[in-house]
Amino acid sequence: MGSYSLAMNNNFYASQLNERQLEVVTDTENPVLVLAGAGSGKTRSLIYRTAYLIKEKQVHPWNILIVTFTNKAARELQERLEKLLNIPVRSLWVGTFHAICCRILRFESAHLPFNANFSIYDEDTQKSLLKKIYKEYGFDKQSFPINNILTRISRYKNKLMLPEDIKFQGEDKDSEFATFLNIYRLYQQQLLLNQALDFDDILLWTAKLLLNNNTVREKYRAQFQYVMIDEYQDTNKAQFEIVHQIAGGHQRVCVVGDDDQAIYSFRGASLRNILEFEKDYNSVHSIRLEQNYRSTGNILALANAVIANNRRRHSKELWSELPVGDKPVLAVYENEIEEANRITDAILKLQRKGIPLREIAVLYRTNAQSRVFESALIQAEIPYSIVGGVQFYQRKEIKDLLAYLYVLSNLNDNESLLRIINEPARGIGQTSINRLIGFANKTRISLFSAIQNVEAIEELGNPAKKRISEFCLMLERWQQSVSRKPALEMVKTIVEELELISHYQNSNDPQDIARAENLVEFVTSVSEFSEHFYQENEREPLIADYLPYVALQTDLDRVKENMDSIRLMTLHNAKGLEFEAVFIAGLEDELLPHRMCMNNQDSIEEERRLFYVGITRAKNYLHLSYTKSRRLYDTFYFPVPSQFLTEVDSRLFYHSDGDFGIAQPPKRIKKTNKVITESQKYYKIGQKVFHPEYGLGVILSVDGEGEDARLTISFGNRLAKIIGRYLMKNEE
Ligand SMILES: Nc1ncnc2c1ncn2[C@@H]1O[C@H](COP(=O)(O)OP(=O)(O)OP(=O)(O)O)[C@@H](O)[C@H]1O
Ligand SMILES: [Mg+2]
Repeated sequence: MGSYSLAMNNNFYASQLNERQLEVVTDTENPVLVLAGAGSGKTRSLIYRTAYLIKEKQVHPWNILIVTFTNKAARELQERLEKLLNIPVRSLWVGTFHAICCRILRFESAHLPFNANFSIYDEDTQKSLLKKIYKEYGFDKQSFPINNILTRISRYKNKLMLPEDIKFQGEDKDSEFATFLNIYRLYQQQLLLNQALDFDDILLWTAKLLLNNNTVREKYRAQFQYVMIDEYQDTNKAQFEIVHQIAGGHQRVCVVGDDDQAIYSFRGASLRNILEFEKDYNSVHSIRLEQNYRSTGNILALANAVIANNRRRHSKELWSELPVGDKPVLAVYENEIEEANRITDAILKLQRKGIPLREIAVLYRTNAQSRVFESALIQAEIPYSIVGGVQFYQRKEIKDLLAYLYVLSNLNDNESLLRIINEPARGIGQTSINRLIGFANKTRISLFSAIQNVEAIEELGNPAKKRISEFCLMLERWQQSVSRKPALEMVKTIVEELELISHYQNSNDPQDIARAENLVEFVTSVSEFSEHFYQENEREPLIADYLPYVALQTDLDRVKENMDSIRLMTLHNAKGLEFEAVFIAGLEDELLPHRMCMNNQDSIEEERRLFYVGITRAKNYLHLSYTKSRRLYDTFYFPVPSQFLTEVDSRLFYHSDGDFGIAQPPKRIKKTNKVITESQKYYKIGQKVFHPEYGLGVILSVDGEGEDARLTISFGNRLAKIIGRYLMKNEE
């Protein structure tokens, strides 16, 4: 590593930062808390602080840990830092909590009940694991809905509680809670059998390791001399503990965040961490930033007015030296189609003014709202990228291929093995598979060992044995090279030998053609990863290097920065980003605030923060809209403008009925049938409902009463069975 002795002129920092920001950058030896509003330069200060540590304080990048909220933010931070320093900074530890923890767990696997090549299970795999447990032990899906169980398990894990940590006194063995605990225990056993972790485990095991193992803790305390966390307001207990175990000793920690932008409480994040930081660390240097460098005055005025309605907050007012600029436009449209078309027109106008498409974002509350925008943009031939929509890595063909990689790197991964045993079809039927599972369970070996010993399974006929051992030979052959062959070559070998792409390409089904294209795109992405990895590590990555990376990728990370396309995303996904122009659509009660969040003051405040996050993404142009009617299933309903619009002074907006004229300020329309009353908790056929994931839907059948009712709901063109209580909760 070269020397960083070439100090920058101190004036350099002063020319790039205001005085308060300069304090954040230069007070490197004390705990620093930056609790400050949107666009006030928190992230920027972290970048300069890192540069300052490396250049002026000669801290080795290896001794610095920076945690960001997304993988993309981590990459950007690294790039901006390298530009500032004019040298590559490879050994810096920068990433999301999950990425950093994965790295630690792989290094420290000797202290853990799983090996370094553990698999990472996503929600789908978690569910199929639970389903199997239910089947084997006879748990009732109706009384213990899988989604509900997963949420409860996740809550416990975020609080660092494994089944054995949960105190369980004096309760009936058959009680609901006892059964839950039993499921949790079996689930956790199964994960370990598969040598697999779910997402919460990644944090939980790291936190527990640091808490319980002095040697490991001291090692990371010694390495991470300087610790910095962005978006600290959205951390949970496990994340708090990880930071505290590492930084609690030397106390050289700087956290930045904004209590007004806390939007992940449904995932277990707690404002407690940022609000109590001064108690958790000694003589904290607390710095407030109030100058906003992002948005023009009129946009900021609206942001301030909106968030002022929250009662539970640290009051802060943002101000800006930027010109007042245009007032935020508030438009009302006939329906969602008109909304999408008129917004598309406005986008074309902005484009003609010279604003690049990637500087324009359309934000909405639920993923389901993207569809109409997509059609409108396609018609207008405007390229767009959906950020965090349908997950690329969740597609069937990609997950199948990934399952091959998981099996090759972790032979204990039964779930992945089951996924590929007859995929692509090789004539191994369900009966044979069940016999294999039975044999593995009986003899207490992994499924892979069962396959290796297929000759010993009497229940299997000869043709089945033959097919299974062919499959086994193929895996063994690949497995021999997996620890030597570069990831890219390995992936290409599998794709080519299985003829995956040509298999899909030769079909007439457009969906298969798309699958072939996705596989090509997948190989491309492995090749990109390999190039990047090579630059950083000066060697080719193996599958074991690639898997932890890909498991933590989201579609947030796949958008190509330079691609000139409109960005479509939910408000949640917009956190930390900024754009020249921002459209927020569907500002209606029951969409924002979301129906699930309207019956409780705390969740209304969280929804208001979400709106605040959206507004404060805009630099120069902000366009808000709501509609008079919205189609749901086959009927129209008539939404009410969002309470967040009506509770602020209507003079803050430029009222438009689209592009022309000035419309009436929104009036509160008398609510009919919209308040959630006790009687409405009882569901009726034809009733319109919202689900955080699927969006708007209509009830087609009701089985049971109240919260426990089992509902069949049509969400546009797909049907789902959902228990009533999931419509009342906010789980995105
Ligand atoms: N002192 C400054 N001089 C010039 N530009 C600045 C300054 N401080 C911040 N900026 C710019 O203002 C914008 C917002 O900064 P940044 O993204 O760091 O804010 P933030 O507080 O992290 O916002 P958020 O709360 O939305 O994450 C960026 O474009 C940044 O480069
Ligand atoms: Mg930021």
